[in-house]
Amino acid sequence: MSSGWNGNKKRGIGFKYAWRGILTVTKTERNMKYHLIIATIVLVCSMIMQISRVEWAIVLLVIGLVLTMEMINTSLEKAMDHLSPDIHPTVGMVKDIAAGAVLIAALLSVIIGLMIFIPKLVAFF
Ligand SMILES: Nc1ncnc2c1ncn2[C@@H]1O[C@H](COP(=O)(O)OP(=O)(O)OP(=O)(O)O)[C@@H](O)[C@H]1O
Repeated sequence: MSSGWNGNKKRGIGFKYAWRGILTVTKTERNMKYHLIIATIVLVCSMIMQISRVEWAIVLLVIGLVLTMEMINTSLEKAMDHLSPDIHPTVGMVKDIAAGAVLIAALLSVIIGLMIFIPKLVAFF
């Protein structure tokens, strides 16, 4: 039986739901908006400074990592709020760990960004 959401998924329409998830996080999460604004600035700088192919790969990987972490963090927050709306230490711990994962990815992206762009800025001035 291939009807309902499961049937649609089997026919390859799962992509539609994935896109809906991306749009939901972008519209509802302030942090995701900040990540996207910073990612856009980094992409524009990368084009202006004509970074190498390898540097492009690293920049895209790091941007993808941060956006992915933010989406997983949001997903966990929503799941925890739904499953356990009350205050609970375990819920707090799960949310803290997920937020920590985003922080690690964001700090890593700042370090890599500095490693790629500072030498180019120094050479420019
Ligand atoms: N139900 C809960 N029980 C215990 N602690 C909680 C609970 N909900 C939130 N917290 C604590 O508050 C922090 C912030 O949680 P919240 O759900 O408000 O995330 P947020 O600040 O909206 O995160 P983001 O900015 O990524 O959306 C958590 O990391 C956790 O320490």
